[in-house]
Amino acid sequence: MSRDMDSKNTFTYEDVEMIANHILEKVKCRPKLGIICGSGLGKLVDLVEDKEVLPYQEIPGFPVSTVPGHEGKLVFGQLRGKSVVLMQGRAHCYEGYTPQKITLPVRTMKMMGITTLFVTNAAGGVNKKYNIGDIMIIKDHVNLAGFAGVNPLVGVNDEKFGPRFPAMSNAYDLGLRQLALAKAKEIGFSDFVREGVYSMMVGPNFETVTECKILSLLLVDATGMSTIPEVLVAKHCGMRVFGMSLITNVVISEYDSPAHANHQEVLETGERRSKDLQQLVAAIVADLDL
Ligand SMILES: O=P(O)(O)O[C@H]1O[C@H](CO)[C@@H](O)[C@H]1O
Ligand SMILES: Nc1nc2[nH]cnc2c(=O)[nH]1
Repeated sequence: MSRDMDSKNTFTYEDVEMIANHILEKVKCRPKLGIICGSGLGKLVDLVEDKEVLPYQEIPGFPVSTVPGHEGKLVFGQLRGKSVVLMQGRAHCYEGYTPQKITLPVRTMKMMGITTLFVTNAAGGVNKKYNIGDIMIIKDHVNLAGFAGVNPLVGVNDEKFGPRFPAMSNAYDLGLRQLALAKAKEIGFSDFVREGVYSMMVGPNFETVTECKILSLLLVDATGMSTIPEVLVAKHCGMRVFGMSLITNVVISEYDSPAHANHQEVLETGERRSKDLQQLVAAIVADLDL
């Protein structure tokens, strides 16, 4: 099965079912919560006890990330008394994968019994009030990649996954956002935890100055190259979604500025904020109703 699946770019319900069963045969854990770790945020797995680890290479069809800061492992275990599965690393469209392929893990999680999905990412701060190291709870998104036709829900729709025309007006669960803000306050993080709007372009290049100015006009607070395809697929199949961006850099919005965005800075900010992010995720998960 493995070789057939690995060469596929789109996956039927039966394919996903087969992949989910393959994983469930290899691990004892039966999580209801899934967490996707963004660039440089893979240390979230340090929170997990009784780990069972599956490298993506051993999972039929799973896209393997080629980007530094994305390990490529599925990590099962216990987090604050709850069974969880973390994706330590994600794949992106700019790596050459189809949107359907990068979101295969989300449908696989759904089929494995996951009902709540946390998505995290590294993002550039567009909002002028944001500082490097801020954590932004995502309240909504602007799917700029979707404007260009990059959307994992394009194609034949199998109603067994979800409806042809899913609503996205409440993509990021209000109750989870409120819980996260309350927990941030409780642990003294209010000064650097914000709520805002995320946007995605395919990448891999960072934005031009004019693109950054346009993002600002579009009410975007932070921008990246991931997350939205995963959220679309998760909502399509009825999952509850919570998203967080770590502001790893601020976008360059002045012409002729000598500064420029780079992935090294993204990874360094991830490393620097890793413990705080872990603390916030742990506090939210501790009080989560699953
Ligand atoms: O969105 P994640 O995977 O966190 O990573 C973000 O950081 C990388 C660029 O530095 C890009 O991959 C962008 O999408
Ligand atoms: N597109 C984009 N992705 C990022 N990921 C981390 N920082 C950035 C950024 O400034 N722009």
